[in-house]
Amino acid sequence: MRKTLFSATGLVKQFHELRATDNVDIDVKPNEVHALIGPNGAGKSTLVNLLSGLLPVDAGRIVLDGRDITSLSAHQRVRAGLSRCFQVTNLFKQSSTLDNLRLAIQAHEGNNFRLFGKRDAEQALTTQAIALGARVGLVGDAVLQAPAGSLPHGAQRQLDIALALAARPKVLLLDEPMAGMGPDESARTVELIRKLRQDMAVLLIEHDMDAVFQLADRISVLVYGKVLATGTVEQIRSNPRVQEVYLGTETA
Ligand SMILES: Nc1ncnc2c1ncn2[C@@H]1O[C@H](COP(=O)(O)OP(=O)(O)OP(=O)(O)O)[C@@H](O)[C@H]1O
Repeated sequence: MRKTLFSATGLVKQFHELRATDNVDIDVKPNEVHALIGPNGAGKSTLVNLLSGLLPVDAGRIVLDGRDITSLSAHQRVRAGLSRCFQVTNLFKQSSTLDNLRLAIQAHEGNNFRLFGKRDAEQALTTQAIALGARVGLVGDAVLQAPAGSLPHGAQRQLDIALALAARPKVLLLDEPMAGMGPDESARTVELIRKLRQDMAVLLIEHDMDAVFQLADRISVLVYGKVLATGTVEQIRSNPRVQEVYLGTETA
């Protein structure tokens, strides 16, 4: 059994009468893609907000690589190795793709560049930014010099992933990375996530079931704030309760 890299146990979030997260346990192993699926309103976004530190938990514990991060801020969690991509992209839309990449690297590694003279530091930063863009498939002057807001939707999502990678995460939380993408863009994103998982673990929230079935080592199904089942693709596809509440006839 591989050890666990990231885990949440007994997570609870209450919104007045509604228990949006109801005693959730979830874990991610090194280099694993663990997908989280569930119907609209099941509590996926709330859970990701708890994990990434945007919402405080009412109960439960979150551990990253042996360290209890439950009381850390979102920013501190990023520093600890947990990065997140948002459903709505988080870019400086007027700035170029390259400048977005440069800013993200500078935010996480600014200190390293102090060792260089100003000109060398600029050059080193640009070289790293170009490499970071290439890692997610953003290459060429036309793309790198364009304002981020003018890029096609799929490229904006790629850039958003690159910004999360600038923090050198151990675990990457991807919140619906394929949302709004056409088939070609989705296929490219599937390939990108496959590549990323060689270097990190991924918790993937996604409605595109084809992508989930292609990528996931394990799937957890969330319904009414509770984990209904966790298992491999085959276990989840053949689970009668999951079919009843979520997959319907899709897997027949
Ligand atoms: N800040 C809040 N205050 C009160 N209720 C909330 C709040 N945030 C979410 N909820 C409720 O919690 C439940 C879970 O919502 P959540 O957005 O986490 O579900 P979801 O699975 O992400 O849905 P979707 O797939 O539609 O994004 C919903 O009933 C929602 O109305």
